[in-house]
Amino acid sequence: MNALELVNLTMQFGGLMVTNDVSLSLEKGARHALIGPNGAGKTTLINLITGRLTPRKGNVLLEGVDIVSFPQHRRIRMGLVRNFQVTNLFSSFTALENIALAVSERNGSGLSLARCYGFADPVIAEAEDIARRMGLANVAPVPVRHLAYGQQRLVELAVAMALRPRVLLLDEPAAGLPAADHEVILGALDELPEDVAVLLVEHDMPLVFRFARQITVLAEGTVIAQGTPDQIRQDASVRAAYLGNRS
Ligand SMILES: Nc1ncnc2c1ncn2[C@@H]1O[C@H](COP(=O)(O)OP(=O)(O)OP(=O)(O)O)[C@@H](O)[C@H]1O
Repeated sequence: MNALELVNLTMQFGGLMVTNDVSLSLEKGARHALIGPNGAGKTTLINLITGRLTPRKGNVLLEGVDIVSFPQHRRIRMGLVRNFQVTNLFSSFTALENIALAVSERNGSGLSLARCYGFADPVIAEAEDIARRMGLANVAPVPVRHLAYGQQRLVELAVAMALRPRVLLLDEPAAGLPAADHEVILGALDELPEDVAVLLVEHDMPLVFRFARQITVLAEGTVIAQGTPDQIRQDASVRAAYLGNRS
């Protein structure tokens, strides 16, 4: 059974077809990248998977269960996790507290208990471990709003890790980060349990080609190619539509 399967997803904004009959499968443990030019519909596809948008047609199967009608929070509880955006972090909380909140949310103890009574020791220990693995140990006690943008982006990823995803969706996790931090991202992904599937949307081609075992290329809402990194590099239509001046 696939970790994630998209079946004939279709989405329009007004008259603009942004997701055109897209089908895509991620096996358990997949390292799959979704690439394509600006406006190709990559973020829209992520939003259809998370439930932020509802497709006009098609299905989203998570480990065999059709979740297309499920609300976002239910999908997260089932292990479908997207990297948080900086704007979703609690900016007056420290990096460690943001991670600890995600750990306690996952445990079912949630925000209100944590705020009233502080975090339990095992929650803090786990959050510290995640912060260390993400290279955030030094800034763990710093409120997120005082962190550099790049560090805030790494906290986003740490929060997603803390939710223990079964399928992790990463929308441009490296945008705005120096290349040195790509190592931190790749290192953190390496530490995920082997069967966790990852779908990465990214414009940074060196990062994509280091990360991915499978690549899907989207252009104008349509899948134009799918294959291994070598197959994609050599695909003439992909070079014409996108990679020509990038790889
Ligand atoms: N809420 C919306 N309403 C109307 N049009 C939208 C909306 N969101 C996205 N679009 C349009 O849908 C198309 C696909 O956008 P999307 O953001 O999914 O592309 P993308 O591949 O993620 O682009 P980028 O690489 O630049 O982030 C674009 O033409 C965009 O302008």
